[in-house]
Amino acid sequence: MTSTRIPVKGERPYDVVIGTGVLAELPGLLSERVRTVAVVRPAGLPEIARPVCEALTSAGYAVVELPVPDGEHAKSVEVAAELWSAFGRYGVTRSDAVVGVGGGATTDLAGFAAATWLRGVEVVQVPTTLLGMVDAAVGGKTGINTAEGKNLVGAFYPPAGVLCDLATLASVPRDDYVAGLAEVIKGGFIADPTILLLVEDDPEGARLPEGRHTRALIERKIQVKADVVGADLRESGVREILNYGHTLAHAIERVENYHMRHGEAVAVGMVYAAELSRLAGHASAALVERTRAILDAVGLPTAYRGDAWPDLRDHMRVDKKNRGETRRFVILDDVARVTRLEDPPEELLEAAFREVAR
Ligand SMILES: NC(=O)c1ccc[n+]([C@@H]2O[C@H](COP(=O)([O-])OP(=O)(O)OC[C@H]3O[C@@H](n4cnc5c(N)ncnc54)[C@H](O)[C@@H]3O)[C@@H](O)[C@H]2O)c1
Ligand SMILES: O=C(O)C(=O)C[C@@H](O)[C@H](O)[C@H](O)COP(=O)(O)O
Ligand SMILES: [Zn+2]
Repeated sequence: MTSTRIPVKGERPYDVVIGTGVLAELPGLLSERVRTVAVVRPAGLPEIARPVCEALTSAGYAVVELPVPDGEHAKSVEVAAELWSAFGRYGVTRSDAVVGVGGGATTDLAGFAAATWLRGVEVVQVPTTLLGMVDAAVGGKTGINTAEGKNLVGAFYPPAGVLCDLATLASVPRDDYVAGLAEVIKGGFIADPTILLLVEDDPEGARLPEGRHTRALIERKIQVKADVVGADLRESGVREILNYGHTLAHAIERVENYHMRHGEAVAVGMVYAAELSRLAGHASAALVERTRAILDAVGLPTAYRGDAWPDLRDHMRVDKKNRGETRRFVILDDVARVTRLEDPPEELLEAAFREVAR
């Protein structure tokens, strides 16, 4: 199958290229002036970066490979500082570029380091997980965690391009792949009901990179993200819909010390958001049941430890959607009808949690 290009509009437009064996298209995503490319990749996965480095070297770039800790361990100020030092040592200038290769954690870090080095050098993202392709690498949200919570330091910094080589998905561990499905399913609930129909039609296939509907699911979710971030890069309005399920999800990740996958936390967070939507009088019980059923069908979690509520409640207070004393939640009226809930009473927040507690 040939490659697909999904344009992302905005003040700095770019393309997301999707296909199998499309690495030859990488140099075309870099600006002509680029000479040195710093490739940021997980330390334990040299094999996923090798073809990327080879493609760049044969196209004439000077390539430096910068291994960083695996997964969420990469998203710290210490690791960002190591990258800044390496960029300095290897002479990464404003006419050079960073390429992030790996899952969403790696591309979030690479994007943040690129956004802050010399106040911004070009970055191209090469996501190698499902979640990275359909969500993290697209849209320009970059960031790291702090002791207080998830992604609390970062920048809105669009990449110059995103290259999704579907061949890389073959080696992604099954649980990491399935975690990425949570963000695909989120796209269905907030904007594209066909995504839900495709997953419901073949939930077993949805769990596989070679599934019948996999390519369609990936392209449709990327289209959802492209449409939203193209209209509102800095999350001053519509972009908030992409945060559906994330208020509780980020609190769970923090409570778990980031030992739970982001996508798994988002799955629980979406059940919570659906229950909140229902209890606030916005969504039907059928929508909540559909949420549970589709997540169950692909093997994602739909419940969380009941005794964690006091900690979760405290962590939700630092959510980025809050404005001063006003707490804000993204909820649904129905599929593809998203709204906001402002300052719900504490009892409502707890009652919704009781519905997901085990
Ligand atoms: N910036 C955004 O808009 C945005 C959106 C969604 C999620 N995120 C962030 O993305 C992160 C989650 O991303 P993720 O689910 O990709 O997790 P991850 O980056 O931790 O990757 C999951 C695991 O897969 C490994 N891996 C990556 N590619 C592989 C491959 N091709 N073969 C084998 N193993 C591979 C990784 O090293 C890691 O161990 C979270 O930090 C989340 O906050 C950001
Ligand atoms: O792109 C967005 O906007 C999102 O909210 C997408 C989320 O899936 C993603 O996890 C994002 O990193 C969360 O952003 P945050 O601002 O809540 O940290
Ligand atoms: Zn997310």
